[in-house]
Amino acid sequence: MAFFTRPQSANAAIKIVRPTTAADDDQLKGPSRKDSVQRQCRNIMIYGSCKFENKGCAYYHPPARPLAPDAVLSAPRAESPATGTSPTLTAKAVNAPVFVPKMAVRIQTSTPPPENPPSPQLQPQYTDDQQQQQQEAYDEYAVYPANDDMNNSFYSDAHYDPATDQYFATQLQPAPFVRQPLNYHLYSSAIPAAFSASTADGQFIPPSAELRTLLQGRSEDLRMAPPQGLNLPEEMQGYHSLVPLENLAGTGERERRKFGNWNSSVYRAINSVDGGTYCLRRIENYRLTHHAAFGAIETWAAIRHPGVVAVHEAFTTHAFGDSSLVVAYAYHPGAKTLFDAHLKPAPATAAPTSGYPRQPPTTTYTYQRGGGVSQHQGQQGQGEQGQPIPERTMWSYIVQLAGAIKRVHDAGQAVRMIDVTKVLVTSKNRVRVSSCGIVDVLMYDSTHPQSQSQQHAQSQPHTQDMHLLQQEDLTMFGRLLFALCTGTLATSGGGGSSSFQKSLEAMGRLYSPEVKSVALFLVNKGGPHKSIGQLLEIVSSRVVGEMGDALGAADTLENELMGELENARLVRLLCKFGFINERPEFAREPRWSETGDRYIVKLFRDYVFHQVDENGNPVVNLAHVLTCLSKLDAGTEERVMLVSRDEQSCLVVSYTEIKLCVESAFSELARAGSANNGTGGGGGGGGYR
Ligand SMILES: Nc1ncnc2c1ncn2[C@@H]1O[C@H](COP(=O)(O)OP(=O)(O)OP(=O)(O)O)[C@@H](O)[C@H]1O
Repeated sequence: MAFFTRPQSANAAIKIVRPTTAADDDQLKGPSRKDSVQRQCRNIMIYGSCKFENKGCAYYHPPARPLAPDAVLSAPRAESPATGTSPTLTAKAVNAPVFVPKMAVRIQTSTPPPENPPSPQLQPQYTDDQQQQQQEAYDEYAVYPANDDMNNSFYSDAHYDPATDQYFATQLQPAPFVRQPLNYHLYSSAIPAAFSASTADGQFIPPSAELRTLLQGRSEDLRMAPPQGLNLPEEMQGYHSLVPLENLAGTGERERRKFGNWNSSVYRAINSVDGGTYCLRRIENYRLTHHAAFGAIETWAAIRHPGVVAVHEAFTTHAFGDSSLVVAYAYHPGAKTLFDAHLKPAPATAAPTSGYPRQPPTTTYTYQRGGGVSQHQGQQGQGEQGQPIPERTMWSYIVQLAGAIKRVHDAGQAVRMIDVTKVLVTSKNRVRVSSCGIVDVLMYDSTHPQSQSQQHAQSQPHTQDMHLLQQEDLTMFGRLLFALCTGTLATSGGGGSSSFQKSLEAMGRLYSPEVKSVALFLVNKGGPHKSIGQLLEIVSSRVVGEMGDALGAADTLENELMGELENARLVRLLCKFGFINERPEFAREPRWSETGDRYIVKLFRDYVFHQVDENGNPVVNLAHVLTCLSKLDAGTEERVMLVSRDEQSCLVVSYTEIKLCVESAFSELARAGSANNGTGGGGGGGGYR
């Protein structure tokens, strides 16, 4: 079998053809199969002798010839027309693998086992010298006409039954072509389901099927083409394909989105430098008076936290026809504000959208779109408004936002925008503070009197001011909790008023006293020493619980990823097949893809994809394809019978050998590709491995 895997020379095609019709071959060919009395005994062809020769074997037995002791790795070959010698097999050829016909196999127990059962040896990795030696041996073989009978000799312990014109496996050997169905399927489970949480509904990760739907939706969101006629800049500071993320059509000045006192709009855009998708928040009619105002953006750009939407950069632009400030943030496909998720009244009828339909109306992402965990269908904006947020979710929000605020405060900054319209729900029970840094730029002039700016060009407010801003963050956080717990913005923590009492009562009815005390801690004036660290101490037991859930989510995702690993392996293999199979010409050889190692690859491709059933109908069995490709990628020792298209000959090769054939052919192509374009193998070589 070794000769199937060694590098091929141009004339080293593996010939699997019917024998020649030369008169010299008559003795070899013998009569047709039906006339099998004169047919040469296959044991002679395979083993050089037949121990049943004198025990009733009905086949033709030519005079025995000893096997060469130093038999080289070579293919069995037909009698040389030049010498007229009878065909012999080398010692290694005796290792030809067992053939068991796939169809109509009948175990014939009466036939004794062969003396030298095939040993399933793995094809070794050859050194250059070894390859050279084998190439010589192989080229020597190539000058001989291949013989149908010889190729059939690979059916090493199969016997021909003249009555039925079929081959049968011999004796009671364990079936050599044992399929070991791998547990590979489309979405394979890497660990047993009993230990896998992928079917369970985790706090942060939905069940596997829902997760796929969610990710598919995000992918669509990212790739959705911008609609025409939006009258937006085509390109702006390296960003293009702008798409508004909110309904701007028909909105007059009255309805324009506000960011404090500023009109603002939000866009999705592609960055032409890194190809990434970003969220651009534009503040209209902004005039930059001091460049130092952008200093805060630098600080924010260095802050990375899972609870903060990452700040990328800021710039001013006239591309919109005015002087606008634009801050670029990480884009979270399908994100929704806390207000939209939980507080916004559901519209009676589906609101018309302008420009960019964020999601197809029928998409099901309840936990993301509507804030709950149950499934439903609906337009963006519809959700579980009116339904109280589960306490478990509320604690997730509290811990995540507290962690985000802590990170920002530790960096010497204040969030300054903790609001239900600025905190995004980006995934199941996952929240992030968005729009960070923008207030720092907008308020720069008020926190830095002109004289001070000119003298010191400070980008940060005074330390004492920053402390106050951080205290204000806590109060805003408390108000946000009140809003979420009561489901309305009207009573978000106006201490002392009757509405505040009402909201406290409502909170008490729906949530545990612990939630209430956290909200009160945040909105109450707690003196100059109140800090986010104190809050985290108060909720420490909840933090531990959240951490457990987060680690569980990471495990679940790892498990999901394991199931996807094979996809990459198989796609790489299929790409290699695509490069090799049916290639019209390579190395000035028009039949390159049909000869040598490539012929094995071609036959294997047929075996995997082009099988037909007994009625000639295509076998479209994805499991068969995945199993074969996975075994090929792993290079297992299992052997497979490849049949030529005319069904006249077949080869039995192991997956290890086919893998080497694929690798060798692909390396040949990759080498030529990299040599031609001077990339040193990057494009066609290592990059695909
Ligand atoms: N980083 C982001 N990634 C993805 N989507 C975002 C991002 N930031 C904002 N969005 C989306 O853009 C839309 C508009 O955001 P915006 O902050 O203007 O919310 P809003 O509810 O319209 O608030 P306001 O009324 O203050 O303008 C929202 O649907 C929000 O989900």
